[in-house]
Amino acid sequence: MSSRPRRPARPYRRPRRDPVRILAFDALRAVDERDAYANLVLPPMLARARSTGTLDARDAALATELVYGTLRRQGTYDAVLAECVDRPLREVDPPVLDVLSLGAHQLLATRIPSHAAVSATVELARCVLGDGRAKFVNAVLRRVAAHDLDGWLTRLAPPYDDDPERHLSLVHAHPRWIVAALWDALGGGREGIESLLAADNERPRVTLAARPGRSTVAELLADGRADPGRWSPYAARLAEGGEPGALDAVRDGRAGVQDEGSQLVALALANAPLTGGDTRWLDGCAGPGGKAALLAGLAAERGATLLAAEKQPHRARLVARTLAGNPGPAHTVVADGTRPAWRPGTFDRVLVDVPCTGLGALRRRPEARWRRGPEDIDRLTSVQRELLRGALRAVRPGGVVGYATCSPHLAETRLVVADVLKGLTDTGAEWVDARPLLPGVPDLGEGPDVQLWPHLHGTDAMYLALLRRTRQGAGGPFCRADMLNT
Ligand SMILES: C[S@@+](CC[C@H](N)C(=O)[O-])C[C@H]1O[C@@H](n2cnc3c(N)ncnc32)[C@H](O)[C@@H]1O
Repeated sequence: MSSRPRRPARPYRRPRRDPVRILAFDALRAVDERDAYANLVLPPMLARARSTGTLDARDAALATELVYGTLRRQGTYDAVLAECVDRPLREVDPPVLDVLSLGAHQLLATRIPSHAAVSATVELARCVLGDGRAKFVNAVLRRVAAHDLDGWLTRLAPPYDDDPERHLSLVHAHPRWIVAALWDALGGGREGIESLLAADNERPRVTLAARPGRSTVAELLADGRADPGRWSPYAARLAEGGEPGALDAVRDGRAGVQDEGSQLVALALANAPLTGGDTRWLDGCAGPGGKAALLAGLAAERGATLLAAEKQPHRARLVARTLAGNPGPAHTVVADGTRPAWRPGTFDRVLVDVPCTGLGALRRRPEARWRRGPEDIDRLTSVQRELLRGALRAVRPGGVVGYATCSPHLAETRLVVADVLKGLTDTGAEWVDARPLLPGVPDLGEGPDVQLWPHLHGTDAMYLALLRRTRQGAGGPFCRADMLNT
C-alpha cells in the first residue's frame, strides 16, 4: 500500500533578533519584576546599547516609545487582551503578558503596519519565550488586530453619559480612582478633565534649571539645543530628543533636569515676603535635591545658608552631591522631619516637599499610575501632616513655610493643610497668597494656595501652600483654615 506523500517539513528557521524589541522587553521585565522605574532603568540600557553600536539614535527613540507607550496604556491593553485570551489574564505568565502588551501597543497606538507589528512581536516571542509560546502570542495578536484602538474602545468603554469615569478611564488609560481624584481637584466639566488626562499621556520635553551662581539660562541656550522656559527665569527646555548629558553645565552639576513647576515652587518660597532676619533656610524633604539646589543658589546670593535634610541616607548622599559646588554655604543632614534634630523656631524659610502619590508627575513616570492605589493615601497623608507640623515648628514666628506636593489629590493638598491648621496648639499660622509669587503664570485659581496643571501650564501638577507662622496657637486670630473651601 502506498502511503500519501508527506509534505516536506519546513526547515527550522532561527528567530530574527531585533535589538530594539529585545531591549524594550528587557525594560518591561525590569519594571514588572523589580518594581523598577522606566525613567531610571531605560536610559542606562539605551546608553549601553548605543555605546556598543547595537542601537542607533532612531532605534533608541523607537525603544523608548515602545516602553513608555506600553506602560502608560497598560490598563487599556489589559482590557483588550482580556477579550482575546481564553483564560483570566492573571493566569498568563508575566513575561508572556509583557510580549502581548508590547504587541498590542504596536498594533493599536503606533503607525507600524499590523502585519509587521504581529510578525515582529512573534519573532520577539520566539527569542525570549520559545517557539511554543510564540504560537500563542501569534493567535492572540491576530485577535487584537481585528479592531483598531477606537474600535476596541467602542466595544469596551461604556458611553460617557452612562458612566463618565469608567469611560474616561478606558479611553485615556488612567485607573478609575485616579480619574475621580484628578477630576475632584480640577473641578469643571468634561473638557478640562479630558485635556488633563490627554496631557498625562504626552511625554513632556525635558526641562533644565540653571543653578543660580553656577550657570545661566543664556549658557544653556548657547548652542541651540534648548529654548527658554515658559515661566521660570532659570528654565530652559531641551529640543525634542535632546540629551541633558550633552550639555557641559549639566555634566558639571551647574544645571540640572527639573520640571518648571518644581522650579516655581522653590522660587515662590524664596521670594515670599518676610519681616526680620532672612539667613537660615531649611529644605526638610530634600532628596534627591532638585529644589534644594535652586534654593541653595538663591540663599547664597542673599547671604543665607540652606540646610537640606533627608530621611533616607542614600538620597541624602544625592543631595550632598548636588549641593557640592554651591557658591555659598549649604549643608546636608540625614534627619527625620517628623522628629527634627533642630530647635523649634530656628529657620526663616522652610520647604517641605512631602512624599506623595506622585499623581502630578504621571507624564514622566509611565508605570506609576498602575502601581499606586487609593490605599496609599491614608499612609501618605498621615506622614504629610506630621511633616507640615514639623515644618511649622521649625520656622520662627514671622517666617514662612512652603508645603509642596507633586500630587493634586485634594487629600494630599488642601485637606492636609486645613487639617493641620485646625489642630495647631503650640504654633499659629496664617496663609500667604502664593499666586503673586508666581508672576505671569495664569490660571492659578482662587488662592491662597496654587495648583499647577500639565494641560494648563505644561508643568507637573505641583501644589503649593505658603504659610506664615504667627505667635498665636490654635484658635488665634490668624489660624485661617477657614480661607479654604474644604
Ligand atoms: C517628593 S520627594 C522631595 C523631592 C525634592 N524636594 C526635590 O526637589 O528633589 C520627598 C522626599 O522626602 C523624603 N522623606 C520622606 N519622609 C521623610 C521624613 N520623615 N523626613 C525627611 N524626609 C523624608 C523622601 O525620602 C523623599 O526623598
